[in-house]
Amino acid sequence: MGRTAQVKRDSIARQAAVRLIFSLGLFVALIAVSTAQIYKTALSKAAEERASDLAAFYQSRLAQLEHDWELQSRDFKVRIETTRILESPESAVVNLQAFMTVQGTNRRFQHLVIEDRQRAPVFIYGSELDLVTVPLQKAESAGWYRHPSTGDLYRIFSGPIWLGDAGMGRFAVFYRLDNALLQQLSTPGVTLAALYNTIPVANSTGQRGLEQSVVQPLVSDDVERREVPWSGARGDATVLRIDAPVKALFSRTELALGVSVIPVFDGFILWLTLGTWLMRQARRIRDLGGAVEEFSQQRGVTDRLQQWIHSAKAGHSDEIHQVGQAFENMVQQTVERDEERLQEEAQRRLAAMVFANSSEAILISDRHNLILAVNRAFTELTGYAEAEVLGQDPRMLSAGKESPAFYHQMWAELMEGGHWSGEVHDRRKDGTIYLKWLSIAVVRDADGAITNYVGAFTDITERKEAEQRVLHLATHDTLTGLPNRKLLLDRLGSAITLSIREQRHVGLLFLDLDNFKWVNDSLGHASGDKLLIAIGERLQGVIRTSDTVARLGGDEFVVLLMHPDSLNDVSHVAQKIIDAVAQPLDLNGTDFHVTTSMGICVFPNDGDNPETLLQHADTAMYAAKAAGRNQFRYFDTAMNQKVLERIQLEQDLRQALQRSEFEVYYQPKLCASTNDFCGAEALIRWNHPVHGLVSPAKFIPLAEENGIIIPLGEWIIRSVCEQIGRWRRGLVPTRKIAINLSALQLESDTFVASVDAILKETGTPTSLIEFELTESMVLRSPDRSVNTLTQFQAMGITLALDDFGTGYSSLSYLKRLPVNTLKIDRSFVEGLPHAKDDAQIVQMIIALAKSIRLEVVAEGIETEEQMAFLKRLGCDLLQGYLIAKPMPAAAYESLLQARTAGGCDCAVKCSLYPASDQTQA
Ligand SMILES: Nc1nc2c(ncn2[C@@H]2O[C@@H]3COP(=O)(O)O[C@H]4[C@@H](O)[C@H](n5cnc6c(=O)[nH]c(N)nc65)O[C@@H]4COP(=O)(O)O[C@H]3[C@H]2O)c(=O)[nH]1
Repeated sequence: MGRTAQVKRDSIARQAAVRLIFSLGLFVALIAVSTAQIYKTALSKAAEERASDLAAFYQSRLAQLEHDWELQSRDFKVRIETTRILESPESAVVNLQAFMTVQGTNRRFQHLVIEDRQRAPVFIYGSELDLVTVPLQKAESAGWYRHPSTGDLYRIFSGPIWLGDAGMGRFAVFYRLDNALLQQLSTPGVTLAALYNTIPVANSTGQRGLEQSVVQPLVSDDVERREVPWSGARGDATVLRIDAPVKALFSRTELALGVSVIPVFDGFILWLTLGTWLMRQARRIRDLGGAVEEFSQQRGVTDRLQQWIHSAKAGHSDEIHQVGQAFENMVQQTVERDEERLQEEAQRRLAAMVFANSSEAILISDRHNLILAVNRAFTELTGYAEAEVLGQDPRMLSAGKESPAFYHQMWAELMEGGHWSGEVHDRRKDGTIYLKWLSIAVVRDADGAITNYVGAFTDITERKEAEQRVLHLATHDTLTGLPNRKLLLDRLGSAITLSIREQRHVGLLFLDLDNFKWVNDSLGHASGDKLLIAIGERLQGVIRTSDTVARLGGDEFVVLLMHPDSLNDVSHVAQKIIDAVAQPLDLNGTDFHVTTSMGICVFPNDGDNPETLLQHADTAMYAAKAAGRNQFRYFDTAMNQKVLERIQLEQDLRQALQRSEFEVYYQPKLCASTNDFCGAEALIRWNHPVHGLVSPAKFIPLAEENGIIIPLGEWIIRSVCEQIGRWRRGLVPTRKIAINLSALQLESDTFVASVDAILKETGTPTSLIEFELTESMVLRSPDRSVNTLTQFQAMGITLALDDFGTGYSSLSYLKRLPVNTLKIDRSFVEGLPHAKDDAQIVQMIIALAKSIRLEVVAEGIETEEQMAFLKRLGCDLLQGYLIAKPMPAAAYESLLQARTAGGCDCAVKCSLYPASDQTQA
């Protein structure tokens, strides 16, 4: 940290700026040098061009001058010749002198020399010229003459001239090449100098002693010099030197501006391109540095860190981006490693805590399986202190209940799969044995060598017991402790498998108690439960230990007979069961008789799987019930058909009311004393659209089972009442009509009210209505039934007890019931008068009825003997096919009217029963 603080920051941006400025300076210098060089080159080129131009210009001017001079000299010669001045030698000089004077300024030459044929001077004009010394001939040939003393240089134009009589002479004209001439020739800014045999003789500056100054500029860079021969001829001794100052291409300001604008502009461009880019890169590097610093301080991913990394990575995928990415990866990996380390630490701490505080006993042993560590739960569970077990083999804990083969198998699995779990019996320090659930794991190092074994275990003794209890509950009936349906099906499945293997039979007996519901409803559930437990015990007493008695629920029991030798065997057991069930049972101090109906099926004859066999046994049980109860029936396939029929019938029954398929028949009752019809029993008939008339014995139980009996019962009462109304209105001598009730109706809370409503609606006198009910119906819920019946009695409706003698006919109940009539069951009448038992029972019933002043009706009278016998015993009313079969209302009405009219068309002529017979009886 200190080091970071001490290091003086020198930012990349500053460094970049310094370098940028330096390189810019260098660049400016280079630009300046190269610009100067270029400028110089351009300048010298321009100067060269200008000097060449000037040379050409002056050459042409010199040519022009030469031409002028030549023309003038020729013209002068011609004029001298034409004036013939020279023809007279005496006056020639004077005339020439005068001529020259006249010419004045017209002439441009300074000297004139005329020589005769011998080259002797004839005339010399011009003061400066030392004509005597003029080697004219030599000068004439050179074209130039330089005065030896004055140093003046002259251009000579010569030629022949006519001297008259003297013949042809020579004349020469001298033009002086002086400063003035050069001044005339020169153009502004240009300095001209004439050199004769490289010696300066004149210059355009016009200053004396300028010769040297004319020579001096030769070394100057500012002057461009050219020399052209005066006459244009090569080898001319006289040359014109032209010194022209080198003209600047640009002004200093232009040059300075030009030189400075470029670097400034370049610098600007450089800044825009390289500078900003550099700054950006510098910022990215700075952000990267910020990220590194932030991470080193925070040691975690913060928003600032992410911003910095993001900023450093922004832009091109360059090296900085790569470094940023690498740093980001490093951060991520570091954070992950940190997290992992933290997690590992937390896990280690947790593991240590778990180990110490686990409710499971944990034991860690080394590779030789010697105990290294145990936790608190271990010491608590085993009773051994840590010091007692350290260094010991865990086998010291064993109760020795498992076989060596068990441990062999355990170690084999452990070595192969790395772990093992299972139940083991151990012994505590105090010697008690417990069952534990043990899980062992093998710990190996990186090379796969075993380093440790970790064993964790809990005492499962209680849990095991609880499990067994739960299992027992799940498979047994709680009330009786017998196997339930689930266990029965399991055992049946096993029995089938075994039977297939051994080619033997399995018997299945399905039992349903015939009158359990009555016991349950009348004596209460406690008695019902007692009965079921007792039945269960009795069943178990009858079968072998290999057989099974199961309770399916309610009053349904099933007996599974393992491998009966024959059907006889099965029947034998079945009968034994029926007998055992039928034994009187003491319930609350009273002996009760219950019976059972039993369906039997046999594997493999009646089904090949548990469900089918159970269903078929159930079907057979229904058949036994239908056949009169207290018996057993073997299943046959036709029974299945009956079940289907029953289902169909039930469906039809539900629709029969809406379709008006029911009709009430009336079976007359004969008054034994008056021999007159004194009423009838209403009996329902079902005109089935397919099966025709269906017996109520077939569909009434069905209607009771599915509840249709409630609306159907109401319909019967309403139909009877309406019929009575019609008869009354038609003055038919209506008598009392007995209507059968069902137990469900009696139990209905709304039944009394609905009867009352029907009677009121139809205006039926209650005295014309009698309700027939059976003893068993009343006994289903005695209190409620008695209450209901009392209400009917109060309304004026009489009550008849049907099927009397078949049930538990007890006087105590009879006394409580508000009945008016006892109806002797047909089964007793059937054997009359010969069957002694029946005769005695009938006699007893009649006597009993008389004793408590009840009216007695005998039903099912089919023979005269029966009728006579009953009459003799004092039976009040007689009913049976002998008197009349149940008939439609219209038939009954005709019968009544015929009777009133004195005739009778009933089955037995009423005349056969004169009043005297009754008295006899
Ligand atoms: N073999 C023979 N039979 C005779 C003789 N005299 C009468 N019967 C028959 O005996 C049954 C008497 O009715 P139940 O005992 O109340 O027995 C009735 C009754 O328990 C029930 N039942 C009939 N109609 C009704 C009804 O409207 N409501 C209710 N709840 N049950 C009804 O159906 C049972 C059977 O009725 P049904 O088939 O009509 O059979 C009637 C009747 O036709 C005879 O001399 N010989």
